[in-house]
Amino acid sequence: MSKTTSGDFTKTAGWLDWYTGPSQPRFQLPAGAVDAHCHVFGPGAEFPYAPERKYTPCDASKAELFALRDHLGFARNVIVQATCHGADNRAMVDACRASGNQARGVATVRRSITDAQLQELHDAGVRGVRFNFVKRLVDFTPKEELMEIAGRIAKLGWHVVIYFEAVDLPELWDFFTALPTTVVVDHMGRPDVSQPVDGPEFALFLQFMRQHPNVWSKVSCPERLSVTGPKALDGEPAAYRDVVPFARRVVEEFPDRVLWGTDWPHPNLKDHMPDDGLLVDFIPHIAPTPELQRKLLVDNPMRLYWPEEV
Ligand SMILES: O=C(O)/C=C(\CC(=O)C(=O)O)C(=O)O
Repeated sequence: MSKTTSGDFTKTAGWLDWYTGPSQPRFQLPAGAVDAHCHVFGPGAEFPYAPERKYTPCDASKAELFALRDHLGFARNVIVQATCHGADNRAMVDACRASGNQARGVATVRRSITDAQLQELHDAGVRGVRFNFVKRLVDFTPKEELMEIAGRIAKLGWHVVIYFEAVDLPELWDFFTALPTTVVVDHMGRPDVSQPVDGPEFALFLQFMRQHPNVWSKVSCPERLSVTGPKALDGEPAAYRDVVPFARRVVEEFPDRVLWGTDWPHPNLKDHMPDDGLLVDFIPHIAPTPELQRKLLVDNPMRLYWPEEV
């Protein structure tokens, strides 16, 4: 049955709802594993979607996120503000507060935010801001405004999460490398995985990480990057094989600067909705040893989001 969008909202035409009844992963996550990239959507009746949004999703509540966390075997979540909520962080903050210290947040803020409001976000569990450069998702924000925000949040010990497409890295390079914080790249900067892993586009991304030790990467979203699959559906134990060489390269070269997340509820997928249990089974293909798995899923996210517990 199709999922609903509550309140005065209608889902974007063709919207794919998140997968109901995900399988039990075959891969057993290490104790204390963190799903370091996921979202909540609304519910729209309680937390309205932003007027400037580029899509209207089905609702995906904090209770549904926490149920998925428990089902898959994660201990914690990092909830990233989705663009459908603009700079209204209430749904994400509400989820962080309700998690009992088991969730941290990454917010979207404008330069008009006050220091008191930033402190309030911090108290709720926010530890970063997201700068989104994917043109289909957001309108342009001047870089000088973003740099001002980065300077302010640096004082709180937060980091900047950046989301961009691989073809835009050359143009954004100077801005990214001038950021004064830890910088976390979403989904490996969205490589075109039909190009060779040793080709010039991905080489530039690896160079970006190599030259800048403050840059981390999420090795997430194979379901978004894959061209030839196979899809994480129908019990497939080795999904998205075309993404594996890219993610594995990053994990093996930068084991202390990688994060992984489900990206539930998978906004804007057009082709299929993955079974999140099978998505977890992708992890040992990109992090083949227990040590790499522990760094990716526990040590690294804990250092970034719960340093006081490390
Ligand atoms: O969930 C993601 O990371 C990717 C997204 C959505 C997004 O970033 C957002 O709405 O904020 C995408 O590629 O459409």
